[in-house]
Amino acid sequence: MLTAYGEVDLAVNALKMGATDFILKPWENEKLLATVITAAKLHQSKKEVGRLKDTERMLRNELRKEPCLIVGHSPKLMELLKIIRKVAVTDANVLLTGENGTGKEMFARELQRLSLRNNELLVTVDMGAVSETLFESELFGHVKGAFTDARNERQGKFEAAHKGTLFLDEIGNLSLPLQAKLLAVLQSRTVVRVGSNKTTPIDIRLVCATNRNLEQMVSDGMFREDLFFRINTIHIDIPPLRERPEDISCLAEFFLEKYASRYGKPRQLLSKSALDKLENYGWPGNVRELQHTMEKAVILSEGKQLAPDDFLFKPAVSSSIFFPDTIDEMEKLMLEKALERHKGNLSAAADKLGIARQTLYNKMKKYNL
Ligand SMILES: Nc1ncnc2c1ncn2[C@@H]1O[C@H](COP(=O)(O)OP(=O)(O)OP(=O)(O)O)[C@@H](O)[C@H]1O
Repeated sequence: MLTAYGEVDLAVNALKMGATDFILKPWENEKLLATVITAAKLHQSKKEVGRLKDTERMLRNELRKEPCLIVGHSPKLMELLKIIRKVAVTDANVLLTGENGTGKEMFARELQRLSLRNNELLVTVDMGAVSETLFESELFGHVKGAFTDARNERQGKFEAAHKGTLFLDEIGNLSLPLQAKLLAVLQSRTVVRVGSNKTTPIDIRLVCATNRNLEQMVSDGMFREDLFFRINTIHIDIPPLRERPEDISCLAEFFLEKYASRYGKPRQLLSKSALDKLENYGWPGNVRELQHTMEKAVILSEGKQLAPDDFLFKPAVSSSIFFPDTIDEMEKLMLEKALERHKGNLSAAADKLGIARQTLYNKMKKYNL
């Protein structure tokens, strides 16, 4: 603050508003120069402190997450891990697809762990949770005063991931205007903080994930084709748990062990009939649902051995929200459920329904299943 009025109120106000010094006219050149240099240095170090604070916050978040251990031995999982190992050491952009709870985030972490960037951060952004208005400031950062709440300069996730990996989760939830903004940054490999005109180069490895069918979204005009090609150098599709039932028993044992030790309970055994029940269930929520099921069983059950009754599955969402009005609707629902349970095996489904295989087949035609 440079002024001819040396009033205390004015000085206090100026300092409150962020002035580093208060200089009265007439000034001495040498002193003025020293003050300006000090102010510039102070500004630089404040910026650096801000950047370090952001990085520290992200590191803390990372540390809070448990290290991931990929459990399973199914041929499909083994194949997946082989591809992950090959791809991880390259800088290729990776798109991970799969239903909810299949392990997309876990595989993104594995890609980072096995990459040449593993000394740097993996920065995760849940695209579904970022609002339209905050998108740019979250991803690209902002300068002080760029908008009402921007009290301090802040780096965005792109800059935080510099030299490391940026994981964009739920990429299919991004609106078309935001897709354009993201594409521009990926093409130029530079970001501009909101309110600034300075471009900052960024060096990131990009991993994206979605449970949606992006190809279909491209055909429907809901996802930009150019963005799809850019994020999709390598596409890894993680199969749902019901398509790799060989993983269920080891995952179940793994979670039993984990939660027994977390809740200080004796390690229980899994009876053969209980395991059968787990292996024959469709797991619409995939590994996450299995994990929660085992956690609940560890907390609630008392015996040394877990029995089928220790596992109560939630009814499928479709049957809880859709209540059939007619006998036909009810029949169709039962057929769908039986086919889902038996993974499309007609003989097994017909057997369970108590009808002949041919009858089931005729009914499937009738209901267009
Ligand atoms: N093979 C596995 N071994 C051990 N834990 C697993 C495995 N697969 C998934 N998990 C665990 O299941 C939970 C869900 O996995 P994750 O969050 O990676 O799934 P996701 O596909 O990203 O889910 P969403 O699409 O809902 O975000 C996590 O706690 C994860 O650690």
